[in-house]
Amino acid sequence: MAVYTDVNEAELEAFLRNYPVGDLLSYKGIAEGTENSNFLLHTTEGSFILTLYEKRVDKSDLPFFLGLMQHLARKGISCPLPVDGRDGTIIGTLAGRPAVLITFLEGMWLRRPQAAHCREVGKALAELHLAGMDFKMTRPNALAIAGWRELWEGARARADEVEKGLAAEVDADFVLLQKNWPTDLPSGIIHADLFPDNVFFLGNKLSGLIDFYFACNDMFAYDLATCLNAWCFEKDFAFNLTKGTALLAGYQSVRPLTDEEKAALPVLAHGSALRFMLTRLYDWLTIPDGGLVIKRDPTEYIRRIRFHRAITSPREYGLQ
Ligand SMILES: Nc1ncnc2c1ncn2[C@@H]1O[C@H](COP(=O)(O)OP(=O)(O)O)[C@@H](O)[C@H]1O
Ligand SMILES: N[C@@H](CCOP(=O)(O)O)C(=O)O
Repeated sequence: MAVYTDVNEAELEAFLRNYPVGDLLSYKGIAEGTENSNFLLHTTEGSFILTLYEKRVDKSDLPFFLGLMQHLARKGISCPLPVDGRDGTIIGTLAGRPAVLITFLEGMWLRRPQAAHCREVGKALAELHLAGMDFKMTRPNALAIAGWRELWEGARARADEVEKGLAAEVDADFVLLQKNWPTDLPSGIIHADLFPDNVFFLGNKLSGLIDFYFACNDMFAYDLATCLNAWCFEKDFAFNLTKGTALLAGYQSVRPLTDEEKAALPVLAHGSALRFMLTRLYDWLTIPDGGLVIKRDPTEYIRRIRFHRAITSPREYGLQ
């Protein structure tokens, strides 16, 4: 459930007076999502999403996230567009939180994506990478190796509660990844969390990308590796080669990978799986049960890490 902050009608109407969105007809909290409180609004001018930013989003990062959405939308990427306030600002305050209105995207996220959808996602990711190239603002990836270490320090002592032997496994991963992590691959703006719940489809056609709140500057191929993890494993943790082939082909139909990027794919996929395992593990161990935050299962990503450790060639992901 992702409505951490309640909003009453009177304060919402007062907030909306600053935006050219007409009169409020109805609003309701959206149960999905993890980080922020989201509401669906219907007004006399259409539908909008109201986001109240909660503790885990640093307010000083908001101009980057919102500026990026504006930039990408201008470049033809289908993503939400922040609505400008009449006073010239985008970010307002509602119920004591920074709050923003963004345009509503039609579509639904896919619970069971198929290879054809993976191809579409690969294409959309590459288009995003190209469109972000002339975005002027930058944001370092807070969840690069140094950030993983911090999470690990907070979770290591209790890691074996989740799976016996996990602490030793992850310690070994850090040594390996630190040694082999690439530093000079093509980089730019990445989405950094392009999971199925952040990609909308209308029928089989991709209709838009949402949730840019992990976006940052990092290696393009790292973003692609994150998608391999999020889109191409089955529920039984088997890697689906057909989906991997489709995702990579979709990406390369827009932005061909360099030889160096291809060679780095296994280490990037391994590192990305570790990153998501660590955020999940940290939440799993530190957030009390029964609270509002959805705790995602870290073991799903332990399985992926083990798969990547055993890879001997990037062709095993479906690279042609
Ligand atoms: N622009 C949008 N158009 C339509 N629905 C949206 C939009 N933005 C968010 N949503 C809805 O809100 C949910 C949570 O949004 P998301 O940005 O993923 O939240 P969080 O950052 O808290 O994870 C999405 O799954 C979707 O249902
Ligand atoms: N995709 C991450 C969690 C982030 O959640 P989101 O709702 O903000 O996309 C994971 O699966 O661990």
